[in-house]
Amino acid sequence: MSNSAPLIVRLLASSVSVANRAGKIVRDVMSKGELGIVEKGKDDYQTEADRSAQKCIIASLSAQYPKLCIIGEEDNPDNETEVPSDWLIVDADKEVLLLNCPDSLLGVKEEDIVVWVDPLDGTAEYTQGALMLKRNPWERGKMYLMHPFISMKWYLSLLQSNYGFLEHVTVLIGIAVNEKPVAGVIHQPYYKSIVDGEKKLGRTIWGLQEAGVGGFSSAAPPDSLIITTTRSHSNPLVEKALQVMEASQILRVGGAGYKVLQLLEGQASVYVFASPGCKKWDTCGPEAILSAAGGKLTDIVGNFYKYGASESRPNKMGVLAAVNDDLHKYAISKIPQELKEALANK
Ligand SMILES: Nc1ncnc2c1ncn2[C@@H]1O[C@H](COP(=O)(O)O)[C@@H](OP(=O)(O)O)[C@H]1O
Ligand SMILES: [Mg+2]
Ligand SMILES: [Mg+2]
Ligand SMILES: [Mg+2]
Repeated sequence: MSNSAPLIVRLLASSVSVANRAGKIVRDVMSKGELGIVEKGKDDYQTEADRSAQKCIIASLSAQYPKLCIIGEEDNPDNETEVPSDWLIVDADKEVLLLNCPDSLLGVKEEDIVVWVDPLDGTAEYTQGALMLKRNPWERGKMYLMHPFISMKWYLSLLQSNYGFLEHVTVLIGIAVNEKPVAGVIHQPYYKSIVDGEKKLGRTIWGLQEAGVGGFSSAAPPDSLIITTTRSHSNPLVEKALQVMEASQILRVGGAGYKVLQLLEGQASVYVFASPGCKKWDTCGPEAILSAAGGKLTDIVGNFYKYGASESRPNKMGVLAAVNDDLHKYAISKIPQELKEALANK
């Protein structure tokens, strides 16, 4: 690795390579078929892929950057830090290493950085994707009956989706300095493409404040107001906030990372989630990339979240993100006072 690049640039380049490896772990767990689902809370699950991908990311980054503060979504009850040697990644993405570091980040030291890790964003979609990978209808039916958290409505929508929910799954790494997300990675393990005539699975999107974004083709926002929101964690407040937006279309997809990807790629213009369910690891990386691309992510009142190590994990006042300032202002102006108060009092 080039050691001459500034710390933030090196850390982002390492995060891109580590996220690629974590994405392979996510696919490998799915291929083996033993998901090891653990229930953390209501509508809140963890799998072997969440646990292993996080171990890979934290072990790789902390070996190279020992003074970093790294906060991951998943608890590690056995405090196990040993990982298989092929999970320890020391590569760094060559394209990212060439980025121009903004002057304001040149003097940043490891101790000044907080890294927020969501090893698998869209766990609900991941586990439901597993259900659909069972090709044999008998096996699928059996798994459906045993599945603890899937309703008939979801099962039918899964059938109609051509098994596509796995595309919603991402690996998220967010890099914050002075409580602000300055760089981030969204890796999409199940993104399908053809490169040099060969089928390829997975892609990695990155962004660095004042330097740019990469790993995807940006597109103009849609002509009409298309909103993206949760498909697995809705509630009456979430629905109320969607109603008042007067959108031409509402897309219900999994994961904070995937919803921000939809904004970046022009499939939606605003992301609205009026609920405290998202956490700092869901939004740090996506917010950094979105703002490097000219967009904005805040709570539903319009305040930025802070990403210092001592901040509370939940994004209590929900999430409101847009591809540009004007659309962000419009969406904030539509949120009624009583909805803001209802969230503040939750
Ligand atoms: N009510 C809730 N309870 C637990 N987690 C929630 C939640 N609402 C949202 N989240 C988390 O926020 C992320 C995006 O949610 P959604 O897909 O519904 O938009 C998911 O991250 P994970 O999949 O990493 O846990 C999800 O678990
Ligand atoms: Mg989770
Ligand atoms: Mg998440
Ligand atoms: Mg997660």
